[in-house]
Amino acid sequence: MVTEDYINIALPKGRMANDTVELLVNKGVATNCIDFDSRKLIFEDNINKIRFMIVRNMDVPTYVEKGACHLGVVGKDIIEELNSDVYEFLDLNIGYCRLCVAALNSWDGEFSHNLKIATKYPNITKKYFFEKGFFVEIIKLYGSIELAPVVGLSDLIVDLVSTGETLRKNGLKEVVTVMESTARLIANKNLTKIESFRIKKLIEAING
Ligand SMILES: Nc1ncnc2c1ncn2[C@@H]1O[C@H](COP(=O)(O)OP(=O)(O)OP(=O)(O)O)[C@@H](O)[C@H]1O
Ligand SMILES: O=P(O)(O)OC[C@H]1O[C@H](OP(=O)(O)OP(=O)(O)O)[C@H](O)[C@@H]1O
Repeated sequence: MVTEDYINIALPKGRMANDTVELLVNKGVATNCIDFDSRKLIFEDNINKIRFMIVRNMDVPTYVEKGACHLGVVGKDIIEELNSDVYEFLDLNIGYCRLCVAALNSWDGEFSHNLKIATKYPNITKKYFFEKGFFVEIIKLYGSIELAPVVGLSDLIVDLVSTGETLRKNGLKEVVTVMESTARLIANKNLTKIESFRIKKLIEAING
């Protein structure tokens, strides 16, 4: 699907998609050719010769790294977790959130060995605790992470916090911030060489 005249951009389904499209339209990079309510997964902007691929958030780096897409938009949290071999060109300054260690409000412990930690981010979590010298047990979950300490599945969680509402509503508190995240523009390394002129122009337009 990589054709000579089109630049393929992987966009994440979900909360960041609308903001990304709005940004690209405002910067004059693309026309609004995307209907998120339709079941279509590919949208073509025939004026700017851009093809948008709508993919799962966690899958954006894979589409880019493997060369199915020239570019992609994805949170720094995902880039760190997957450690993909892609270029990271721009901070788009949207999709701000923090990856935090959180615990039940009643938790007054300290970090120690053998703590059970539930998370969607096993690699970041392991690295964070291992670098502090703690051998923790990671419990990989795919969503509703805040439930884990409430039902005794874990001692702590590592999850994204934006407004803090989900923590509050479930009787949890933030313990410490592991990292902050915003959306980044990533690029395939080989395709960047081949399409360097158009990609440079696109970056300039987004920066301008
Ligand atoms: N409150 C938030 N919670 C989660 N992610 C947020 C939040 N605010 C911004 N983000 C950013 O948006 C990205 C996508 O979040 P979203 O919750 O839409 O995807 P997801 O649930 O991980 O995706 P999927 O449904 O594909 O698993 C995150 O990786 C993060 O970078
Ligand atoms: O601080 P807040 O503004 O409340 O946002 C944080 C919540 O948002 C995300 O969940 P999401 O809605 O993506 O659902 P998930 O449980 O499927 O990850 C994240 O995992 C937190 O649960």
